[in-house]
Amino acid sequence: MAHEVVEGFKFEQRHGKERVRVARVWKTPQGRHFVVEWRVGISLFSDCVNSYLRDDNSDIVATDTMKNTVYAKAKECSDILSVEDFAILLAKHFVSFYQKVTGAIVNIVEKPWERVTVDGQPHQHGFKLGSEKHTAEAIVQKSGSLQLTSGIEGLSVLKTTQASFLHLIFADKYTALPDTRERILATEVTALWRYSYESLYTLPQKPLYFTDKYLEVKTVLADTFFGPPNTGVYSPSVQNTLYLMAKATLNRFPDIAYVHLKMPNLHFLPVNISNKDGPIVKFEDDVYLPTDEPHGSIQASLSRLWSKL
Ligand SMILES: O=c1[nH]c(=O)c2[nH]c(=O)[nH]c2[nH]1
Repeated sequence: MAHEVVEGFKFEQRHGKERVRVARVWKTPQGRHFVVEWRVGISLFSDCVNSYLRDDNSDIVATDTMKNTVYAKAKECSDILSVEDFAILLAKHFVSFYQKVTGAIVNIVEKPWERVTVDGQPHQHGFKLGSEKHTAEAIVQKSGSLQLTSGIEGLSVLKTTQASFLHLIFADKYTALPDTRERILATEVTALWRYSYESLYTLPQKPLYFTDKYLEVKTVLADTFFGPPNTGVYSPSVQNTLYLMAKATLNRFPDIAYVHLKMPNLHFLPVNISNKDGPIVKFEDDVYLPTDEPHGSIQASLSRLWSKL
């Protein structure tokens, strides 16, 4: 964030509106409906230092106006568009419409409404809430430069075998964990990936390009986590699985320059219960105590060495 000198101090500021909720419906003449629900956050960089220093708000874009703009622009979108394209469209509006606005950050979380199937047929206008969420963030400067990041929040995945955690060579007097040859591997993936498009003028023009990409990235992440349907894939650690998922994403998508994965290790503890007469429950890779507190915390990012990032 750029700073300026104000009354002998270094000063940085931005202002915006958070959690603006909007839903948009599109209806085809054939009666097929499409719906999105977005939670929008906006942050503007602008020359409005006067409002901080004195009784002068003449340079301010009111945050109420930003909120209204979300609805006005949603109304103007006559065709369904990706959450990325809406974030870009909004950010672009703020930097071009307001002379004093030098940069805009727009982030959006999309609620996963999915079309339902009734009697084996996709419903024309019925939707149910899915689980993981699609996120997007567009950072746009007045010059037209762009930083576009997409993500997944809350992708919960679990496998019941082909996971171990061995060879803890750092075993010290505080280490109690034995080598685990068989375990449940469960996590809730948060993924972020940055596209290599760095200007508003070099973006792919194909409608729903970024929606398709989101679905493909999700598939690559999940397929790498699970492996082939019958045999699966061996995981020696969350770390290794995370790395393979990140690498598969960069290898598969040339226009993704950076990927960050956060994968908490949601432990499933073996259950062994005994009383004075002996075992009540003896763990045989079958009965577990699922926990999420405490959980392992593993995150990493991967980017191309030769990218401009
Ligand atoms: O996949 C794992 N990574 C770790 O770093 C770790 N630490 C631990 O106790 N169990 C596990 N499992």
